[in-house]
Amino acid sequence: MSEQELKALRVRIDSLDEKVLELISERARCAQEVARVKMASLAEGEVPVFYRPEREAQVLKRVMERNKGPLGNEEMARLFREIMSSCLALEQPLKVAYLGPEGTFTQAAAMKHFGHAVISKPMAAIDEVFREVAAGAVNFGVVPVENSTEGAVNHTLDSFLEHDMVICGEVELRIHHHLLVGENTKTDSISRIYSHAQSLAQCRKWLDAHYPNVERIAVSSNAEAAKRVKGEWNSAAIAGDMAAGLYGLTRLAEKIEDRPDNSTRFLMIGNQEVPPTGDDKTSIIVSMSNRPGALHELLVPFHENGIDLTRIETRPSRSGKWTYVFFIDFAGHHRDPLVKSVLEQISQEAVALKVLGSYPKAVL
Ligand SMILES: C=C(O[C@@H]1C=C(C(=O)O)C=C[C@H]1O)C(=O)O
Repeated sequence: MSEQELKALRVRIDSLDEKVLELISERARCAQEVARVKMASLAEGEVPVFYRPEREAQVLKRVMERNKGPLGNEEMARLFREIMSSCLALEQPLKVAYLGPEGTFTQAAAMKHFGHAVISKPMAAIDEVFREVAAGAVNFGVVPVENSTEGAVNHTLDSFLEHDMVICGEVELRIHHHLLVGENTKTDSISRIYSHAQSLAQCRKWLDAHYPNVERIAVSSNAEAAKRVKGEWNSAAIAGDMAAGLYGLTRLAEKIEDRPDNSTRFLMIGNQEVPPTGDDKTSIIVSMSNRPGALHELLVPFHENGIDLTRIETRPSRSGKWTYVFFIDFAGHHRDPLVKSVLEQISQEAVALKVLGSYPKAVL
C-alpha cells in the first residue's frame, strides 16, 4: 500500500471519528434528558430509578441484531456496553460491591455487566457483598454463583437464605487460568502454588501432570494468590489476566484449566425489581416438607406448563437437621401469567417459597 493511500484512509478515519464523537455526545445529552424527565415525573417521596437493566439488555440485543460486521456481535455490544455505562454515569454513577480484592474474576464480571464507568468496591467475602448491598452503601453487588467445572458456589447460595436480596441480572465469564510467576521467581525451584480452592480444583489434572509434588495452598482469592507470589522466589500462583496485570506477574503456562469451556456465572444483587424483557430468567428458593415425592411434586408444575428449568441446586436449610431448600432457576418472568400460575401451584405444596428475582438473560 502506498503512503498516499494510507494518508487518505487516515483522513477518512479522522473525519469518521469526528462524527462518532458528535453522535456519542448527542447520545449522552439524551441520557441527561432522560434523567431530567425521570426526576420531573417523581411522585412525592419517590426515589428515582436511573439504572434500568431491562432497557440496557434490550439496547444491547438490538445492537447485536442490527450489526452487519465486520466487527463481531459481541465486540460491538461490548463497545455499546461502555457507551451506555458512561451515559448512565452522567445520570447517576452506580456503586457496585464485588468479591475482591482487585483483580478477581468477579471484578471482571462486574465490568462486563455494568461497564467501566462505575464506582467499584472490593469486599473481602461473599457475605460482605450481601451486607454492603443490604446496608444501602452500594447500589448493587456482584457474586459468583456457579462454575461449569466445579458446580455451585455454596457461600452465595447460603447468603440468599440470610439476606433479603433481589437478583437483578446475570453474567457469564469464560475463566482462563494461568500459572503466574514474579520477577524474582526461580522457576525450577517452585515449591508452592497458591490459588483459590475453586481454581485449584479447576486445574487439578494439569497440576497433577506438571507439578505433582508441589504443595497447593488455597487462599481467599486468585488475586490474593498473585499478590503473595510477588514477594516470594519459590512460589507461583494460578490466576487470570486481570490479576496478572495488576500484580505485574508473567505467565509461565497459559490456559491451564482442565476444561476448555470452563465458565463461571455471576449474579447482580440489589433491591430493584426488574420488569420483563421477553427473554428473562427467574430464580426462586423453595423449601418442601421432608416426605417422599416432595421433589417430584415441586417439579411437575414446571413440566406440565412447559417451563424450561435451567438449574436446580439443593442446600441444607439451616433451620433443622436433614431439611433442605431447593434453589431453582427457570426461563420466564414472575409476572408472566404462566409463571404466576406455576408459582401459585408450588406455594400450595411448599413450606416456603421466595422469588429471588426475575432478570434479563445474560446478553453478553
Ligand atoms: C437512558 C436511560 O437510563 C440509563 C441509561 C441507558 C442508556 O444509556 O441507554 C439505558 C438505561 C438506563 O440504565 C433510560 O432509562 O433509557
